[in-house]
Amino acid sequence: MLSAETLATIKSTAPLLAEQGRAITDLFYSKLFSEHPELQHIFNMANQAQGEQSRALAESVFMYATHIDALQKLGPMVSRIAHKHASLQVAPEHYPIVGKYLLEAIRDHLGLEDGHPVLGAWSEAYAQLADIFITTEEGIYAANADKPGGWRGFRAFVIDEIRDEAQGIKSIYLVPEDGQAIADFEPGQYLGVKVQVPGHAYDEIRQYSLSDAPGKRTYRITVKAEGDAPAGKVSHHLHGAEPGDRVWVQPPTGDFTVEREDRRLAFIAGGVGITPLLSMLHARAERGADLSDVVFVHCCRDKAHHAMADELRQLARAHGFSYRVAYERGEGGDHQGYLDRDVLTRWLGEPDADVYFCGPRPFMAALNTALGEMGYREERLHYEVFGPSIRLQPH
Ligand SMILES: NC(=O)C1=CN([C@@H]2O[C@H](COP(=O)(O)OP(=O)(O)OC[C@H]3O[C@@H](n4cnc5c(N)ncnc54)[C@H](O)[C@@H]3O)[C@@H](O)[C@H]2O)C=CC1
Repeated sequence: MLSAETLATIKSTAPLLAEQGRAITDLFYSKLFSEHPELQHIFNMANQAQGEQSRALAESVFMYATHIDALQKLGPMVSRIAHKHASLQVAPEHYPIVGKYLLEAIRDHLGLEDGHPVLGAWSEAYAQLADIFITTEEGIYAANADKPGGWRGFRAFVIDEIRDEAQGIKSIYLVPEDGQAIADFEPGQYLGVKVQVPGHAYDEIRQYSLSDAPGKRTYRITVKAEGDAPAGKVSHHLHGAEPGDRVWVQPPTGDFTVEREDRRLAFIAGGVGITPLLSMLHARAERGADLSDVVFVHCCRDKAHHAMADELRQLARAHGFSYRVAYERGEGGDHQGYLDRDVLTRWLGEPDADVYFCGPRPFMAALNTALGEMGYREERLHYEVFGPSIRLQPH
């Protein structure tokens, strides 16, 4: 338990963190990586280069300071980050290292003397936060190890099959090298996939959502070759891989899953953000759930980028749900251009569905705003931001 004095000190620094958190976390990362370059494999260096990791960390630290006297409010944030950490095999021994450089960054950025009460309070508060994460992450590791077919740490898998899904998008089917069973997962979860990219000193890990239902012999991930290196280092590597090639895989993690089975569901995907939503849909279809009131929307650049079209058409025919496609440009689709309130109202009907959406950030931000204006309450909107966890602006 933190003392009343420590709580007050931490809360009093929250406004400062909101204002200067980015500068502090930038300093933190530069200190951390110069002393511990081996930790780079835990961080996606492309996100690092774009400053997203710093922004996400600053936001998390600010949230922690704000809610330090009501920790239950941090539950969703802790869960989201702990699942991401588990996909990267973050371990208890990483926390003291991170804590050391975070405190040094606070000290140096704010120009505080060693022994300043603000540093003492943050040292205690960080230890408390680290305990919360270590306990939550151990819970995820243990649950994954205990499942039938489960495991702990990175397990060797080989690529069983690769299928082209659209321009620049491939599905990759993975089987464990040991030939044993694989763990089930919650649709919407992702795998941490580690590869050794030739010419790079450290292994790279990325998260890829599982795109099929659980209960299969293989895990299917669907990967878009993202931009150029470094952003797309791993995805390009996977696109160049061949059946038989080995990758290392963490058990499925992630908390973007369907929360309520008793509500009408709408899924809205942007580009390759279709993957977790397709898994949710497949799982329901295979379970024999009634999908007749489900709406599945896929927004794509154009016909050439329209992934898994046949798979979805077949599913829609077999299960009678509504499958709508919006092309940003070019011929075809049920709508041309971005989604707007008119087309969303036409396709989704009354704002009483639980909406699950996933795609590029500007797409999710625009959708979050539009759905809010249409009367959807915040608890009806479920989304996953890939990369460092960042909250969309609440409406
Ligand atoms: N589980 C997850 O959270 C996953 C997340 N993703 C994310 O999804 C992203 C998808 O990327 P791409 O396939 O490259 O998408 P993209 O760049 O091809 O865009 C897909 C569609 O989103 C819509 N869109 C884009 N910008 C918009 C805006 N400003 N307003 C409204 N609509 C807009 C357009 O219809 C566009 O065709 C990835 O970058 C990744 O971050 C991908 C896979 C899984």
